[in-house]
Amino acid sequence: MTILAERKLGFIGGGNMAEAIIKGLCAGGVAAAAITVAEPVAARREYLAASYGVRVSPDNGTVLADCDTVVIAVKPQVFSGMIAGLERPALQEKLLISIMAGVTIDAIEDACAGPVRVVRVMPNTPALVLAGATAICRGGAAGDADLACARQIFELVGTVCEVEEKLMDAVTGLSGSGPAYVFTFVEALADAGVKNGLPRETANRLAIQTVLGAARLLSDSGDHPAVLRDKVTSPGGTTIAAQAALERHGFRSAVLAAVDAAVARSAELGRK
Ligand SMILES: NC(=O)C1=CN([C@@H]2O[C@H](COP(=O)(O)OP(=O)(O)OC[C@H]3O[C@@H](n4cnc5c(N)ncnc54)[C@H](OP(=O)(O)O)[C@@H]3O)[C@@H](O)[C@H]2O)C=CC1
Ligand SMILES: O=C(O)[C@@H]1CCC=N1
Repeated sequence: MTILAERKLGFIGGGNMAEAIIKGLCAGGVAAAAITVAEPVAARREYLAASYGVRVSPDNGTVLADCDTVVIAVKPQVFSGMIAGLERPALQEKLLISIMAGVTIDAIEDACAGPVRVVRVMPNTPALVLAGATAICRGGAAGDADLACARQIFELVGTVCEVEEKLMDAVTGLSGSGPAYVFTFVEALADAGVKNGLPRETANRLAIQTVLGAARLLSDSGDHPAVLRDKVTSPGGTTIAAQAALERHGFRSAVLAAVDAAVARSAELGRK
């Protein structure tokens, strides 16, 4: 908390990912009064203020005026319009932390028309429950203290890895979008249970706990997934029959193709 205790944190855009970070920060001990969120939708502002006690404004300029550290949490598609409405000299004094998919540090520096301190970050929504997976990298004008500040924010809400910027699209395809793939898998697993006669609630509980438990086992043991899979797979048993079906139906190649598609889309968003 040392670096963050001295910071005034602002968010431009108060949507899903901003909320996940804000909730995690508040749970991690950051004072809500030190957080300001600029968000155009009145109902959303009211919700964020009532839920977390943060300060809210319809005006992005308020965040620039009140905060030294600004998280850019708008969609990549609205970034250039949003930044065009802000004063350049004020922007250039701030630490800008971008969570936007695809948008490069060069593009942010160009939009700010000068050397700005940028840390680019790719978080994910499990930050809501302090179990986020985040990758960070810094721009040329950002110093060690800037990187440390961003790292501290995202370590409060989960795990942080530093990567080279050229790997940010890959991170986006894996962990940024990854929770959605897992939710689809859990939904399908529970559906399969229902298909085989389980009540919906029981199927949901078993599916969720299976994913949670398997992830915890992987994380705690440090074992390769194949080693743990072998321990589930009895010769001539049920699991190998299921594994064979997964292979026949292209499960592994479907996952590879899904991540490739997300990586390609992230790169495309960066070119726009
Ligand atoms: N959701 C996720 O899992 C992740 C998202 N990200 C990145 O986070 C960013 C936000 O995504 P997400 O939270 O999902 O999107 P949301 O649409 O939920 O949030 C964006 C918010 O910004 C508001 N907004 C739109 N225009 C402006 C503006 N000019 N100034 C200020 N606020 C504005 C939107 O309002 P309105 O609804 O009216 O448009 C909305 O409330 C994206 O860049 C995304 O790539 C990164 C990692 C994971
Ligand atoms: O779907 C998206 O574009 C964002 C970026 C990563 C997760 N959600």
